[in-house]
Amino acid sequence: MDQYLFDSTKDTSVGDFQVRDNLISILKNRFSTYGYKQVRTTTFEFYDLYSTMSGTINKDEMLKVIDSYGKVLVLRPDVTIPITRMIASNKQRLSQGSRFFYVLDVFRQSFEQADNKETTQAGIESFGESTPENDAEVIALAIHTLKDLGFESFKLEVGHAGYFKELVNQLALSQNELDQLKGLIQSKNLTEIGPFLERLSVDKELCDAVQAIPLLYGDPEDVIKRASKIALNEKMQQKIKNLSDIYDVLKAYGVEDSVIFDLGLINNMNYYSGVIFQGFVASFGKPVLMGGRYDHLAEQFDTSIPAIGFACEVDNLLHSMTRKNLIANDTTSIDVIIYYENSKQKDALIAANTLREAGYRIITYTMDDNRNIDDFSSKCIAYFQTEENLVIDKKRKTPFTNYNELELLLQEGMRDN
Ligand SMILES: N[C@@H](Cc1c[nH]c[nH+]1)C(=O)O
Repeated sequence: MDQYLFDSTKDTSVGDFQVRDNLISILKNRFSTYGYKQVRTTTFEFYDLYSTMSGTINKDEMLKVIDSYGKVLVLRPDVTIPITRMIASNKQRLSQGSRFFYVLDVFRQSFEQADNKETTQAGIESFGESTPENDAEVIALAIHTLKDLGFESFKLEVGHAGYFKELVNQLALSQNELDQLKGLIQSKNLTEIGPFLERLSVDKELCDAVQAIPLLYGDPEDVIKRASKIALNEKMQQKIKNLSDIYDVLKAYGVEDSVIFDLGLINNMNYYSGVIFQGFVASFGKPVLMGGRYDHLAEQFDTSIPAIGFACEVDNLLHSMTRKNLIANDTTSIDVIIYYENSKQKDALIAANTLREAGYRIITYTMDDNRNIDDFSSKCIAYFQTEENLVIDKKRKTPFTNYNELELLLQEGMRDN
């Protein structure tokens, strides 16, 4: 049987679950403050939906399942696509709001990370508007979210899907060549790009422009100037103007210190059409957040709805927060453990329930339940005994007569802490 066991290190223990849940609450709260409402899409999707769509997700990366009628399904490989489909199939929904957030598992198996099939994404999608103000607001929200989590040195790298697309459109590459070039640019492999283009006999001006792309990285105003110089046509100039307009609004938000521009940024999803971005935190090599504008995705569902969004990789955030000691180490999740003698059972259980109604977290045991109380890191322990009731916390031992008194003592104790 052993060979069928999955990697149990990927299960989530109680302590880890609390930490993860706290992190997700922080994200959800921040998304709500920008007017986003939570939605969910189904875990199983029809494979046909993805196999007939152009330019979305690599079909080999999707995890397939066969249902009892023999239909091929896939486990949700992305959230942006099904949410867009949901909105496109009922545009009236947009009148009830156009901002959605989610916390959902996503299933993909890439060649490089074969053992990492399941990740949790917490993301937002904003539909119906395509302006630099909308772009900047979404980027500002991404920055606000990373700040909430306590990261001090993080950067949002911002690029433009259209700038690179316009440039490579002039190269007439096969899909395979395009993928290779993307890989070289993504890894900023300057030594290989030149020889690669030479083999394709690309003309000098184009070759110089492509080779410059990985270097278009750094201070936004500087990158805008340099990118504008090498832009080969009006369309490329428009993309630069778009980035410059977005940057002006980001300055108005006061978040420019967290932004760098990278025109060599290529996000994995093929549906991006405008600004794209990725969030990086210090000493963690993978992005913790990625997103961008995808104004043409809804056309795959026979309608037109501009949109932009991003998703945080919850597990990457957790890893990087643990490394940076940003996780609050409060494992005390129980407020009171109540021990009672049989003669005081009724008093003790009524007290327990009254306190639970008031929101306290309570566990009860009979007095002869001789477990080691040190194992439970509760904030205090209350004894209901025939002789005298006692509540003990780290600082003192105090007698009490009934649960009203106990509750008052707890409130005082909470205030002191
Ligand atoms: N769905 C994208 C992230 C995203 C959300 N909205 C726009 N982009 C991804 O998984 O990479």
